[in-house]
Amino acid sequence: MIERDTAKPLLSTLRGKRQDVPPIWLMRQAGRYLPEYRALRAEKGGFLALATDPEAAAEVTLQPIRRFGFDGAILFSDILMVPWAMGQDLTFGPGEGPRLAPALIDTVLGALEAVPERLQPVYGTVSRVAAALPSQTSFLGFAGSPWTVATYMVVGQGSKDQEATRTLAYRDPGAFGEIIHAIATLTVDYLAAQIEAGVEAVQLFDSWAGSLSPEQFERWVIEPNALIVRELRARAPGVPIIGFPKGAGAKLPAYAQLTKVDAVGLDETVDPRVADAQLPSGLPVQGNLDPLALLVGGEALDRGIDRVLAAFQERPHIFNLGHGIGQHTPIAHVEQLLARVRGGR
Ligand SMILES: Cc1c2[nH]c(c1CCC(=O)O)Cc1[nH]c(c(CCC(=O)O)c1C)Cc1[nH]c(c(CCC(=O)O)c1C)Cc1[nH]c(c(C)c1CCC(=O)O)C2
Repeated sequence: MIERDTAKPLLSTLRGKRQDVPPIWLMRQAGRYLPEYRALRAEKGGFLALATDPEAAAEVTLQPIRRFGFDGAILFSDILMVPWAMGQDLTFGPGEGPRLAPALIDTVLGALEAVPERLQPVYGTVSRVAAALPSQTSFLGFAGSPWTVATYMVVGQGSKDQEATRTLAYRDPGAFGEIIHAIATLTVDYLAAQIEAGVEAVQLFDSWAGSLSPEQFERWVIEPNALIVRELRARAPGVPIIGFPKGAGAKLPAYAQLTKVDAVGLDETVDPRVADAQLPSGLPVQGNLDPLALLVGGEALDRGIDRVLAAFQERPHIFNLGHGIGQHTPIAHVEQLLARVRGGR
C-alpha cells in the first residue's frame, strides 16, 4: 500500500506528506483548450454524447495526461449528471450554458422520476481510465456539492448571484432542505460507486459557495458537505476527499474544520499566505493560480506561480488553478507552467 502511495505524489500529498516538487493538475484540464478534445467532441456530436460514451470519455480524461503528464487525471464528466439521474432533462446547447428541465421553481422534487441508470456510463469511464493510467498518476473522481448542484436544479440553468435559489432557501427552508438532502444522498452513492470502479480520491466542487450569508453557508454548504464526508468515509475509508468551496474566503477555516475534508481547494481570490496562516498546520491545500495569469502567460504567469509556491513551503500542497482553465488558454502557457513548477524534474 505505502509503496504504491509514494509512487503517486498527488495521493501522498493528500494523505499529508509534503513533496519537494508539488504534484500538479488543473481543473477542467480535459476540455476545450485542447484541439484533440474539440475534435472528439465534434465527432461525437456534443458534450453529453461524449460524457455518456465510456470509451470516448476515457479518451478525453487521458488526453491531458498524455500531452502534459499531469500528476492527477480527473474523470471527464459533469456535476449535472446527478440532476439528470434525479430525473431532470439535461441539455448542453451550442454556445449556451447547460439547461435542466423542469426547473424546481416550476415543479416539486417529488414529481421527478429518478433514472439512476444514467450514471452507469460514468462507472464504465472510470474502470477504463483506471486500467490505462500510468502508475504514478492519481485518479480523481468528483461530484458537485449539494448547494451548487441545487442552484442549477432550482433555476434550470446558471443564474446571476444564485438569487432565486437563495430566496427559496429563506422562504421555504423545509422544501429546500429536502432538495439538498436528496442531492447529498445520491452524491454519496455516486462517489462510492466511482471509488468502487477505480478512482483514488474525490473532489467536491462547491462553485457557488461564495454567494451565501454566514448562516446559509453553515446550513447549505458546511452541513451537507460534512454529511457527505462522514458517510463516504464510512463506506470508503482511506479515500481522500478534497473540498473546493469557491469564494468561501474568510469562512475557509470553519469549512475545513467542520466538514473534515482531507484537503481544501483555494480559489484565486484567496491570498495563499493568509490561507497558510489561517488553516490548520499540516492540512493539505490545492490551488490557487489565477486562470487569467495562465491565459496571459509570460511574466504575469511566472510571478503568479512563484507566489503560490513560496506561500506553501511548509505545507502539503497540490499545485492547481483557482478555478477551471479557460478555453482560450494557449497550450504553450500550460507547458511554461509545468516547466516552472517542476523545475529540474
Ligand atoms: C458549475 C460546474 C459545471 N460543471 C462543473 C462545475 C464545477 C466547477 C466549475 O465551477 O467550473 C465541473 C466539471 N465540468 C467538467 C468537468 C470535467 C473534468 C475536468 O476536466 O475538470 C468538471 C469537473 C466538464 C465540462 N463541463 C462543461 C464543459 C464544456 C462543454 C463543451 O465542451 O462545450 C466541460 C469540458 C459544460 C458545463 N458544465 C457546467 C457549466 C456551467 C458548463 C458550461 C460552461 C462551460 O462550458 O464552461 C456545470
